[in-house]
Amino acid sequence: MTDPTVPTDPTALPAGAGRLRQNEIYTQGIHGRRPRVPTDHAELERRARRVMSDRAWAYIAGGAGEGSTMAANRAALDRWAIVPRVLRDVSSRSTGIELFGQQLPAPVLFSPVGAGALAAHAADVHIGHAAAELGVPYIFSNQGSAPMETVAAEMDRVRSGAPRWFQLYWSTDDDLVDSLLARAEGMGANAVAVTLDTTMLGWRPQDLNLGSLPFARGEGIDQYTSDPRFTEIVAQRVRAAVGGEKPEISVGAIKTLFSIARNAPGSLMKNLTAPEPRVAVQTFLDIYSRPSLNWDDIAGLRDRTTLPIVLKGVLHPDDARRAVDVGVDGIIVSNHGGRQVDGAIGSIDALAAIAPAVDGRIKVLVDSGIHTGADVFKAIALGADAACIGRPHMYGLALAGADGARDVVANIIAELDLTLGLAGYTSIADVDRDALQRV
Ligand SMILES: Cc1cc2nc3c(=O)[nH]c(=O)nc-3n(C[C@H](O)[C@H](O)[C@H](O)COP(=O)(O)O)c2cc1C
Ligand SMILES: O=C(O)C(=O)c1ccccc1
Repeated sequence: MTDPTVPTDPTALPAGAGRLRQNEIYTQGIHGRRPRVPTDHAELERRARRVMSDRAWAYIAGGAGEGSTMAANRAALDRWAIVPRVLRDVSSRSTGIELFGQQLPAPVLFSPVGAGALAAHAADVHIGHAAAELGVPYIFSNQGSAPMETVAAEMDRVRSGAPRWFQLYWSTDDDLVDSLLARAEGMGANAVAVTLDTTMLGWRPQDLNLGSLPFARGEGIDQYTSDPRFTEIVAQRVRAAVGGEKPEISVGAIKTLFSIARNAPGSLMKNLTAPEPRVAVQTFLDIYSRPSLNWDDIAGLRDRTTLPIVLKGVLHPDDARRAVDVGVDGIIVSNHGGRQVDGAIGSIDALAAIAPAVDGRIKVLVDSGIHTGADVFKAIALGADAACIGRPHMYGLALAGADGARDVVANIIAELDLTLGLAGYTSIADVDRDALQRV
C-alpha cells in the first residue's frame, strides 16, 4: 500500500517538507522500520563513531588543538534563542531560495570535505548522488576522493544539471590552478569557492597522535591524479629522480598508474619502493597550497574564470568588506569546522558582525557547527543567505552510504521547514534578527 503523504519524488522537498518527512518516518515505524540515520546530531555522531575506523574518526571528527573552536561554534549558536511568533497563518510556506541564478529547495549546501574515502570508497560520488536527489548544491572538495568529472556525471545521471560547485585550494603551480578551474567549468560548476583558511594544515592532535595524514597515504588526491597538469609535473619529477635508469618514464605511464590507483583503493601506496607513488604524494604535499596567497591573487582570479567566486574561511568584518571591494560574488563565513585555528571565534559570532558589514552587497554563507534545522534558521536570522553542512553528511555516508548522506541533509531541511512555520514565518526571506534574542 502506498501512503499518499510519503513523497515518491525525493526532490519534492519544499512545501511542507517537515511534515512529509515526519509522516514518512512514522509510517515506516508502523512497519517496524527505524530511520536509516538518527534524526539528532548527538546520536548520529555516536552511531557513526561505532562504524568508522580510528583513523577515519580522528580525521573527520577531529579539530584543531584542544577543540575550543569546535566548542565555540556550538556555544555561539546556543547564545541565540528563537522567539516564536503565533497566529500568523503558516499553513503554506517555502524554504526555497535563489542563489547565483539557481532556484534551490532550501538555504542549505553540502560543504566540501576532503579524503572522504576514509569513510567510504569514492565517497564524493555517493555524496554527489545524494545531493542531486535533493537538488541541494554539493561543493566538490579539491582534496576529493573521486575526479570531479566522475562526480558530476553521477549527479547528471540522477538529475541533469543538478547544482554543483568546485572548491579550490590555490596551488603553488599556477598552471594547475588554471587546469582545475577549466575542469570545473567543463563539468558544469555553478561557482568556485576558494578556501583561504587552510594555506597550511592546522595543528590536529587526533591525527598527529595516530601519525595519520590521509594525503600522505595517497588518500584524497584524486582531483590531482586525474589532472593533466599534475600528471605532467609528477612525470617531470620522476624523470629527474630516476631519469638515468628509467628514461622511458612518460606522462602516459604515470597517467595509467594513477588511473589504476583510483579504481583500487589504497593501491597507489602499496608499492612504496617504486618512485612514482612517492613522488606523486610528495608533489601533492609540496604544491597543493600557497601560503603567500594574498588579495592581489583574488583580484586576478576574475580574469581566470567566468564562474561566480566565493571566498571560504572569512571571519573578520574587514576581510568581508575587502571581499566586497575586490569584486567577488560571495563569502563563506567559516572556521573550517574548528579544524584550523584553535581558540578562534565561533562562526555564528563572526556572522553576526559580518552580515551588517556586507549589508546584502554580496552573498554571505556560513558553516562550522551548523548541524540542525534550528541552527540553519538561526544562521538565516543573523543574515546568512545559506548554510553549509560538513561532518553530519559524512556521518550519514559512513552509516548508510548515499542514502544516509541524503537522509541527514533531508532531515535538517525538514526541521528547518518546521522551525520556520512554528516560529511564525512562511518564507526564508522574511526571517531576520527579530526572530532571535541573545541569551
Ligand atoms: C573531514 C573534513 C575534511 C574537510 N576538507 C575540506 C576541504 O577539502 N576543503 C575545504 O574547503 N574545507 C574542508 N573542510 C571544511 C568543511 O568544508 C566545512 O568548513 C566544515 O566541515 C564545517 O563544519 P561542520 O563539519 O561542523 O559542519 C573539511 C572538513 C572536514 C570535517
Ligand atoms: O582536512 C581538511 O580540513 C582540509 O581541508 C585539508 C586540506 C588540504 C590538506 C589537508 C587537509
